[in-house]
Amino acid sequence: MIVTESLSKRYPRVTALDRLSVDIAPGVTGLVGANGAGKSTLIKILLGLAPATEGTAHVLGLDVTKDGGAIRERVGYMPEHDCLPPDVSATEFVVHMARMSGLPPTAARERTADTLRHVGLYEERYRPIGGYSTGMKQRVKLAQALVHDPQLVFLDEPTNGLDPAGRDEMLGLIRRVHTDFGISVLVTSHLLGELERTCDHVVVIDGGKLLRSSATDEFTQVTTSLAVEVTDTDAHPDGTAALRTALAGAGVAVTAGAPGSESLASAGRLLYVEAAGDDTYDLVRDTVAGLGLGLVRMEQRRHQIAEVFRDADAAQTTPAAPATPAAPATPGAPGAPAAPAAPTREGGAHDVA
Ligand SMILES: Nc1ncnc2c1ncn2[C@@H]1O[C@H](COP(=O)(O)OP(=O)(O)OP(=O)(O)O)[C@@H](O)[C@H]1O
Repeated sequence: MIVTESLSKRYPRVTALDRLSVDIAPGVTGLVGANGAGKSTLIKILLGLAPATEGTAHVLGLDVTKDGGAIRERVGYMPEHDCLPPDVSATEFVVHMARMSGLPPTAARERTADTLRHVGLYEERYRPIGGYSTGMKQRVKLAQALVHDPQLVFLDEPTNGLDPAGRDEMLGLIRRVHTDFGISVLVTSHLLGELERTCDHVVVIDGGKLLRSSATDEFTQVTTSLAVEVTDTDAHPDGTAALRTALAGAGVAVTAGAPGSESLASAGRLLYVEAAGDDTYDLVRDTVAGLGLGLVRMEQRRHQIAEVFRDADAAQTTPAAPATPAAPATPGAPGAPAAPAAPTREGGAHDVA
């Protein structure tokens, strides 16, 4: 669907894209990177709205340098910035955008009603947009990107400004754009966790360079470490600490830390144990039993996308870099928690959802 080869974009003072080569298949693809990583620049080049400095890019087989108009007919675009007119209703605005895309008046009205219903705007669609919440405005922006029934949509930071519930709803909508209508999606975000749940494939860029492009489940492969949670007892009021000491005494590599995907209720209570083989399971079980603790869970842990950043950051860390959070950031340490990564570029701290 999207192929770039050695694509670069240089502004006088900054290189926004640096020899980026990606090949993106149909489905839902996340483009993730910190603020300033080059995500919006890539989208503008792919739409034929900004020229690349060098390299090539094709969208749906069309060349971005020659076929910008044809690409924009087939591709929907939800921009990052607030671009909605405040004094017209969602219906008027989306009908207008449908007409601009070439739909005849009746089809434009019908498609608008369907699309606004699909994104969850009902009676309020007749009210002026200026009075809408951020979540409603994001839905209008999504609707105008879909109204002309594109093959592919580019969604630039669609969850920006939304609270956690609004973010979940928007992510669900994005997933359904593909499952219900067969429209492929390229969605950008600086929130790593949300792409993990929504996308089939994730492309990670930093400083305009490709860090990694993989299927989401390759990012989240099972690791060789076990997440272990135990209860406290009168004899061991801090069961986690007691188990940690006992396992360390038995020569097992143990790491504690704030969990990533695990529930907040478990925060601080998990131990990550490096599993050398089946013997490690037996050793953990026997140690827990020997201490008289209850075993709440023992499960294989999965990688999180955040670790791609953490490992890359650890490799690049310089003495001048701002301090990382308290969690250890040893490259490849299987038990290390998915803590927020250190900023990799000036002002560009990564968020972890
Ligand atoms: N028109 C421009 N002129 C000069 N520099 C620009 C221009 N547009 C973007 N840049 C710079 O290029 C880099 C990449 O910007 P871009 O907007 O593509 O990043 P991004 O990943 O989309 O981040 P954000 O989500 O913050 O917009 C940034 O350093 C930005 O300041």
